[in-house]
Amino acid sequence: MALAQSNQLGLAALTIGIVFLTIFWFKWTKNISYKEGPKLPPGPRGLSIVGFLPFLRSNLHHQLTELSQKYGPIYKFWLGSKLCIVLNSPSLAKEVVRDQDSVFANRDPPIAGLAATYGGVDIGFSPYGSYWRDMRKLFVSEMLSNRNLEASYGLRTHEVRKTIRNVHTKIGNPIDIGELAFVTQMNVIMSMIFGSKFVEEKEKHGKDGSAEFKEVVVKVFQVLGKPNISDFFPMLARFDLQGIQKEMKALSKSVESILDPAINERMKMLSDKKEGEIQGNGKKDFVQILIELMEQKDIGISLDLVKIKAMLVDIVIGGTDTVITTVEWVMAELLNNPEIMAKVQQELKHVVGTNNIVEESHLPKLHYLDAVLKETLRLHPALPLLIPKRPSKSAIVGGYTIPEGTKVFLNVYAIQRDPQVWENPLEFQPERFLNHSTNLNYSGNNFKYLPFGSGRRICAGLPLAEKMLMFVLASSLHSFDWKLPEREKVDLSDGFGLVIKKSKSLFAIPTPRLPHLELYQ
Ligand code: HEM
Repeated sequence: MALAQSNQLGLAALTIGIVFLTIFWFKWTKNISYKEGPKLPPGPRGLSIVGFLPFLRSNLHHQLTELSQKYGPIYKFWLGSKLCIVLNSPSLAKEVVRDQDSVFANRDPPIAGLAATYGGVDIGFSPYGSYWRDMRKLFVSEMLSNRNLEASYGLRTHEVRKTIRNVHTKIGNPIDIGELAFVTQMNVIMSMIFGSKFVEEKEKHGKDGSAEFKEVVVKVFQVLGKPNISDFFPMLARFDLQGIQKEMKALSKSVESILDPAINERMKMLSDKKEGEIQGNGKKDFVQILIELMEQKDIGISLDLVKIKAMLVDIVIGGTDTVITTVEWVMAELLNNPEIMAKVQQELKHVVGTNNIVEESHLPKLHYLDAVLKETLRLHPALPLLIPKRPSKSAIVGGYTIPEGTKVFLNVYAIQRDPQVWENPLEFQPERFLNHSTNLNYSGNNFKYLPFGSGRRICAGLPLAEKMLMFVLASSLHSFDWKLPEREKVDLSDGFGLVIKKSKSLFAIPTPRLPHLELYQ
């Protein structure tokens, strides 16, 4: 009897608690931060306490695009105590990345992102301010300077040629295109970071470890794309209920197990003054540049090993999955549109010639291939919601208030497929990028086309990404004809994660196009 009574009391207290919390939540979410300014945008209400969380689907970019059709170009939803606002039109994009960029250049790093980057001391997740500015400047003007990019031309050529040789040994057999692009891109990145000897030594000892590392990189982006209760209910963060933080820490350890020995070895070589062939002729690797800068006192930033490692994580993780995913999408679209692939190959024949192999100097002349790449990044932007932003103060966008601390998604996927912005948006038509009177390029100045973002936080690796994508694609399409395995069809559906990959790996069969064997050596 006493037990039943106490159970009833407990139930009553719980009901009152829930009612109280619900009323509090409704009042709080209704009144937050727009007491004096315009109201919050419209949007789906969701449930009390948890908001829209139970309705989130894994393919967030599709869902957010569907919601824009119902709620318009700017809408909001709540994930627990976190207010999220989604922007879906070029004019709203302009408001945040041009007119109010200094407010929206701030990031909203998820807990998993902080776990991957030593607490967000990298470039991608660090808050907008002097630290981010100095780190980005180091990367863009020291490591990716024109001089360094030119000096590393030999490394890129070496890796791309190796890939072509490798494909030639597999003529007539299905090749995993993502795997092919991964090995090339990873080796280029690793040799730019640690020097060409690093990659050569690994290969000599038969441990390039790329398959294993690819899995880690892909997983990092998947985990970054998972909704994490800890991000939406900070009170619960320390319990890590879904184990996402733990999972990311384990992945981070795997990345460290590759980076740490290489950094230590490089530091030892430098202190022993045995830099070998890479010093003295302007070809310094990234770690060498960073270690030298760490020892200088007057560069405006106090670099230490943790910050160096965080920057390397951005480069290794951010610079590989984006590129390989894009190569895969380009090849999938070309296999799906054989007449467009034929046009690309005709251009290569004309610019490069069939008695020749592709050099980086050919790339600026490949206008049609460039248009194919741009059209692919329109339909399949690697980061369809960019990296979410968090305004550093309350702002008004599209006539609505965006309170400080909101998670802001710029839905590039929706903008780049919007029928009000693009003619026949779902058709693959590279020709739309051949009209040079429009500024439809990667600079982020045309707000209907933003695959690399825009404004202060535009992709920091853009010059390298563009070079690598064009070089790998031009070489593969010049050296080989490609077809799908028997009875296969191109599957253009996409998966989930921060980087949007094809849901099914793409396999294609190469046959040689060039007349002489030595062009494959
Ligand atoms: C297809 C290739 C790539 C695509 C589509 C891409 C796209 C992007 C996008 C959309 C952003 C966020 C921009 C924003 O929020 O406005 C970004 C940021 C960034 N990307 Fe890339 N990226 C690519 C390749 C690379 C490469 C190769 C590197 C490095 C070697 C790199 C390094 C970075 C870094 C460091 C940031 C953070 C910039 C900051 O917060 O200031 N990316 N990228």
